[in-house]
Amino acid sequence: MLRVEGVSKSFGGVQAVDDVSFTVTDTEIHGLIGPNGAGKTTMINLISGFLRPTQGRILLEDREIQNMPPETVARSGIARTFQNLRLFRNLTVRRNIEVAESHAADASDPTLIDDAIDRFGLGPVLGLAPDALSYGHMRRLEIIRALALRPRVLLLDEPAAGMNTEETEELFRNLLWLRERHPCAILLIDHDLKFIMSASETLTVMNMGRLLASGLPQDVTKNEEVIRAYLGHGETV
Ligand SMILES: Nc1ncnc2c1ncn2[C@@H]1O[C@H](COP(=O)(O)OP(=O)(O)OP(=O)(O)O)[C@@H](O)[C@H]1O
Repeated sequence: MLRVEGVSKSFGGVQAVDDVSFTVTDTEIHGLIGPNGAGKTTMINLISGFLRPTQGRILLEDREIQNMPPETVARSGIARTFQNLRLFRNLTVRRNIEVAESHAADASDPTLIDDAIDRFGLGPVLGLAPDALSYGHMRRLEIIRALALRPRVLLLDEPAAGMNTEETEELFRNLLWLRERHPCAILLIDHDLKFIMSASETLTVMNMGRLLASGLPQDVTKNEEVIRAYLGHGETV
């Protein structure tokens, strides 16, 4: 579905992403982890067209997308959320979703978003402004907005940030529901190793811009470089 091939990105002297390759297959939940500054958000920005790689190619079903602007990438079927939420603050929750839906390339499945609103518990807050929502609700709204585009690949940048354990577990169940209801690949960034290990079918680990490992979670977490990168940051895998 999505292939990242030898992708690099530098900002002046900073090599944020250094020759990274990995593949996201149809309808898998693919975790992307790494310590702070590893290059995870830069990778999402590269895939979604917000940044252009210095080198390498990004392919969506064999079509090169690395030079497309973000709107074209979104229309091609890649939707994303942002680590620091980007909601329309002067519009209601309902309008935020409707605006996204008006940009959907594929208008099939008209009940998808109503079903997602119910499932994610946003029904009671549809008439409110995003600023009136709890942080957890804002994060769920971002996911539904991205889903409204009917993506083939959904990029989620720390969707569980700021959530407690219970909310994180509910989010995980909701992502499984979402993937069942609207089959798509999900690329998920998170710092919560327990969450990402239980949520991901494939795991990619980055450190200081480089790919350390990509594969089945149980294999990746045995990788010595991965263990060193995480133990170095006081965490265990
Ligand atoms: N626009 C930018 N200009 C200059 N440097 C940048 C820019 N964006 C990212 N960087 C640098 O690139 C490196 C990777 O950053 P990035 O945000 O992708 O890491 P990350 O893995 O997402 O980290 P975090 O988990 O803290 O969000 C960092 O050294 C960061 O300072």
